[in-house]
Amino acid sequence: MTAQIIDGKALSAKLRADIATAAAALADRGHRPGLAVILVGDDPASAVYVRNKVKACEEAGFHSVLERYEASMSEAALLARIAALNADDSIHGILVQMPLPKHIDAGKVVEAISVAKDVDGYSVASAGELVAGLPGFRPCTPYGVMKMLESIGADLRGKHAVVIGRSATVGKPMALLLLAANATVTVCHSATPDLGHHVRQADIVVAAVGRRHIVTGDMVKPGAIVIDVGINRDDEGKLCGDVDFDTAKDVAGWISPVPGGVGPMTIAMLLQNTLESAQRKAG
Ligand SMILES: Nc1nc(=O)c2c([nH]1)NC[C@@H]1CN(c3ccc(C(=O)N[C@@H](CCC(=O)O)C(=O)O)cc3)C=[N+]21
Repeated sequence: MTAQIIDGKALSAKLRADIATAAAALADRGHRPGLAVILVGDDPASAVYVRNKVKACEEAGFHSVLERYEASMSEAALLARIAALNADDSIHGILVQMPLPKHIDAGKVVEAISVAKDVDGYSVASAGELVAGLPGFRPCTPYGVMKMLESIGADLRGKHAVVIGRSATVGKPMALLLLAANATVTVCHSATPDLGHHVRQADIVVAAVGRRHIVTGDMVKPGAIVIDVGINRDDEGKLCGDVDFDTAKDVAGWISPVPGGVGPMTIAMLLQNTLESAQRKAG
């Protein structure tokens, strides 16, 4: 058997086209959605991601602002920029690219962003809204994974989902979103003794560890849906996920590739959250 591919790149393009239509309607009413992206330091991978986000904004007809600062920027200066963007009526979403230089307290920076503009869904308030089942901004990566599952018509009720990884931005919110969709959820992590034991029972596997080949074909239940959130480099420097695609694709029913899977969906959901922020403000 060969799995069907969940094409995140194509799905992202489709969602972004719909977002562009909605953005144009808002712009006509004087509420063009606006996103501010702040990059501190010169990490080359971060620079690529940030450029992709700004490009996606432009394509969707959003107003976008990219602010780049030296790695030596003080925490106080960054907090002052956030305060200015919080007060800027043309800005509906603020994204501070992670990771930040070590001398800056990332938690403090995230909490400085107005909850109404926290389109990353990284703040404690946004996390609380997710736990409570209240409306609010969902973190873009797990939100994108849910859209991928929806796109293939996956019925999650009563299904066993295994999430590998427990980060605050992916693993934990992923588990909560799957729970909200009535899946039975298992969260595995670095202290889980026998990962394969859990993954073999999964109807849905979401791998979000950041280590190559953590999921191999022998761990996958035949027909399962395998979503790969990992971003790693192989020995030749090529982008690859957490799943050994070549062995898993022969067993899975559906599988998402890296690149071209979850990454582009993260960007689509960032635009979706920014659009929603602008819509809320427009009333
Ligand atoms: N405040 C904040 N919000 C984030 O959402 C955030 C962040 N910080 N820091 C870093 C991570 C990573 N991230 C990615 C988004 C898109 C791709 C993406 O589009 N990847 C393409 C490939 C891009 C390439 O060629 O390198 C793909 O998978 O097909 C990847 C990674 C967002 N992040």
